[in-house]
Amino acid sequence: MIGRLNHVAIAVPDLEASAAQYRDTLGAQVGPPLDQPDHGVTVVFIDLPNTKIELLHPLGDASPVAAFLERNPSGGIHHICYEVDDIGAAAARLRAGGARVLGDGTPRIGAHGKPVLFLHPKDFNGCLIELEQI
Ligand SMILES: CC[C@H](C(=O)O)C(=O)SCCNC(=O)CCNC(=O)[C@H](O)C(C)(C)COP(=O)(O)OP(=O)(O)OC[C@H]1O[C@@H](n2cnc3c(N)ncnc32)[C@H](O)[C@@H]1OP(=O)(O)O
Ligand SMILES: [Co+2]
Repeated sequence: MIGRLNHVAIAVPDLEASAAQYRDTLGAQVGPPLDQPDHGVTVVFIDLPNTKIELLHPLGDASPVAAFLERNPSGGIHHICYEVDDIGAAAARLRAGGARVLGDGTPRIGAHGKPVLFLHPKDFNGCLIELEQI
């Protein structure tokens, strides 16, 4: 069911500084900051040969990333995103297996313009999982 690793997301307290570190210190291909108000984040994508890094910073008052940064003030790995062919079928299979699909369970459009869902970290060894339909 899950396919390629689409991205690894890192929540950061200072988006500009982290983007500069990946660009200048790590020599990576760093994209522009993109506001994603529907998700309560500003994201910066970093293209790697085999996947992407998504830098995340809270946007607005109800950001799901704000609580994470309160717990982890210097930032940290926030989630990993796997690709799936059919996000509806994947969600149904996961629910049938007892996993919690977050939100109201309806896929939302993510940063790549594709439907995404999130799975509760406590059901997956403390790892927040995002599924993106490709
Ligand atoms: C533009 C979209 C973009 C894309 O790629 O397309 C994105 O990726 S948007 C990313 C931001 N959106 C989300 O993260 C949506 C899903 N997240 C949530 O619904 C919440 O953040 C949730 C439910 C995962 C956590 O909520 P909250 O921070 O309020 O914490 P809780 O008290 O409910 O936490 C319960 C328990 O889980 C631990 N926790 C929380 N967040 C994470 C995490 N990212 N990774 C691992 N563990 C996490 C938290 O510490 C609690 O553990 P406990 O042992 O009970 O203290
Ligand atoms: Co993501």
